[in-house]
Amino acid sequence: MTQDELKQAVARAAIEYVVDGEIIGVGTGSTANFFIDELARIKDRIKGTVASSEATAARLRGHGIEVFDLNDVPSIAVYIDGADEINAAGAMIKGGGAALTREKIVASVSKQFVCIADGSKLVEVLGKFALPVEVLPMARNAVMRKLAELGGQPRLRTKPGTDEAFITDNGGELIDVAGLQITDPVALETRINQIVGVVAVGLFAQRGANVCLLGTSEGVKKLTF
Ligand SMILES: O=C(CO)[C@H](O)[C@H](O)COP(=O)(O)O
Repeated sequence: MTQDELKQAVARAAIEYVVDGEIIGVGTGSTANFFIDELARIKDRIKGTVASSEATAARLRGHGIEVFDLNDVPSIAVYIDGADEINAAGAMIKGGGAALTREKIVASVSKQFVCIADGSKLVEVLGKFALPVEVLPMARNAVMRKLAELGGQPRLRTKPGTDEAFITDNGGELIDVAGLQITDPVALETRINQIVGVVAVGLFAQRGANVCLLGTSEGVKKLTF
């Protein structure tokens, strides 16, 4: 099976976690896009969605699925999203698709987090995938110096093919930190959150996944945490 077929399989399997009559939080990225396409088939069963990025909101609306502003929503039954890496405890690195801050906010108000990922995302130790950190632009270099002190190699994310900083949906910039061996994800998340100028770090450990649907050549495996 191709990686896309594995992503499609977990997206389909995630429909089981959609709660009828409720608002569903929807992630960002290629796996989340497959999920949105599956959700479109059963859109009449849900009240609506909250999106974790402008791209996700546009895809949901394109399917005729209602997208609510999070400020108008008291709670979210389930949040369904992909990951760049996930470990055996349900801690994740996210933000390869640049949406980590809104993803973290939507996940934080959701009762359940269902991670959907192809099997290559399951790792023993997080950190091979460079850890994304969203920063306020004026704090970029100050935050990069602090991140270097943690032992990683921080690098500003740029718009493809240019030297210009990539700008997120929130007007922030992204620093990708390579070379980290994240043996204590909760401690590192706490430490990076304390750096002034950081908007959010793409470590989802304090609020990790409750369930991971992992696409493998033997079928969809379910991990619960
Ligand atoms: O965190 C994310 C976006 O900010 C994505 O969930 C992550 O990058 C995985 O993406 P994909 O499903 O395309 O592999």
